[in-house]
Amino acid sequence: MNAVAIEARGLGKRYGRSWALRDCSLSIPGGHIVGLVGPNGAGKTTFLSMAVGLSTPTAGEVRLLGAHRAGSPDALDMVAFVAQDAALYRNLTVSDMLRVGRSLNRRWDERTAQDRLAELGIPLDRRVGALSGGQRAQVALSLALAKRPGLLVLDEPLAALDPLARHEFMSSLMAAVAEDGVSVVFSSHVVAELERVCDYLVVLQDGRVQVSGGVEDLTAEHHVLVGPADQADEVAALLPVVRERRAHAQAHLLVRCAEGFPVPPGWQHHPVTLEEIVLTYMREPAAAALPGPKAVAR
Ligand SMILES: Nc1ncnc2c1ncn2[C@@H]1O[C@H](COP(=O)(O)OP(=O)(O)OP(=O)(O)O)[C@@H](O)[C@H]1O
Repeated sequence: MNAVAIEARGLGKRYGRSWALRDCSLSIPGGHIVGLVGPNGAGKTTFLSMAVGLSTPTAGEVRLLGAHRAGSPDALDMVAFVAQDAALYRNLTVSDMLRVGRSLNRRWDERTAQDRLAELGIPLDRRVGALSGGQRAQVALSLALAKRPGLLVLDEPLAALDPLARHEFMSSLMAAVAEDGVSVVFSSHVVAELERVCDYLVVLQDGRVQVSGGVEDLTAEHHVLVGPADQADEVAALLPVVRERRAHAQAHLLVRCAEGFPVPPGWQHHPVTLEEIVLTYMREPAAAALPGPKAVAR
């Protein structure tokens, strides 16, 4: 599945006078596990709701898996959505939920869903309301995968889960992706989890796309430079600085530039983790992806 998973052009959503998402243009390649991050209110749910056809754009458009307009019958057939609170009917049993899924979907892989649930030890005759949060999330994931989607969208699937359930949920998501080759986009505040799971990252900030790119590229392009604070301005004039911190006589600069750039004499160079990149951009709303305007924190 290598078609573009989600393509947004000038996408915007306005509620009353304020824009929840604005001028959002991005192209997310297929075959990836994409992490969508950003502070509270950044527009993640708004973006995902439009992508899965649950709400309509005020401006622009969003297409899925090559060409299908979000919300069109073809797009709805190809996309599966796991909402923030794993919206399931709590009074129905797991097996009732499977029956609902079967009757609502043209493509439905009951066998795989049942096998998955059996492997996880989730009884089919148990009421959804009597399951733990982690089990409910697994049921929601099994139902979503039974659709055999080309694109699986999850809005904060980890929010209510303890660290162990989180780990198990993400492991089973990765296993399913490896088996089916489905493209996945999921929003999360659990930044530490992203590095293990995602190979593509989108950061939204204040209703706009701040960063979008492959994790390998992003980690190769960002670097920390540590050196004398009195030379920091000189270095910052030469290299695109995303964030600058000064402590006593030392400066820490997070810069974005291609690998192999000349490290200034007297400065140390360190690689950065994805978590550091995400947190840095989230702390610097004004920092654009390329090349970043400088922001100083002392
Ligand atoms: N139905 C609505 N009516 C009015 N404003 C809304 C509505 N839905 C979202 N908003 C506003 O749009 C902005 C983006 O909200 P959204 O829920 O998309 O953010 P988010 O990134 O998913 O946040 P969180 O991380 O808290 O879930 C926020 O300012 C929010 O208050």
